[in-house]
Amino acid sequence: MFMFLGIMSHPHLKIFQTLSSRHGCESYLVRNFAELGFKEPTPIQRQGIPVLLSGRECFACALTGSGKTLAFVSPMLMKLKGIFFSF
Ligand SMILES: Nc1ncnc2c1ncn2[C@@H]1O[C@H](COP(=O)(O)OP(=O)(O)OP(=O)(O)O)[C@@H](O)[C@H]1O
Repeated sequence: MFMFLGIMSHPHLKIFQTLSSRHGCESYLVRNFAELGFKEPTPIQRQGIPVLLSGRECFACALTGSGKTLAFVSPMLMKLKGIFFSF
């Protein structure tokens, strides 16, 4: 069970590969998910990651162990990389 508040105008992330094809994510990051055995995003990741990548804030809650950490850390990693390259 999870709850997601906000404007739901972002297409859900159905597969991790979309991070590369649509959001410019380095392919090694997506490869790492596969190597960890992550076959598809969990519901909180499906909804949360596109919103955070768009730059919007979001408030989401879900059961422990539902994948919230990856939901907020993966957009952070993708954005941090952009910051490092701008120096
Ligand atoms: N898409 C995924 N597919 C399979 N496993 C995943 C996926 N995302 C995360 N996991 C794994 O599921 C487990 C639980 O994830 P995680 O600890 O991030 O959940 P959480 O919602 O942040 O939990 P908590 O509320 O305790 O902080 C971890 O072992 C994590 O590696």
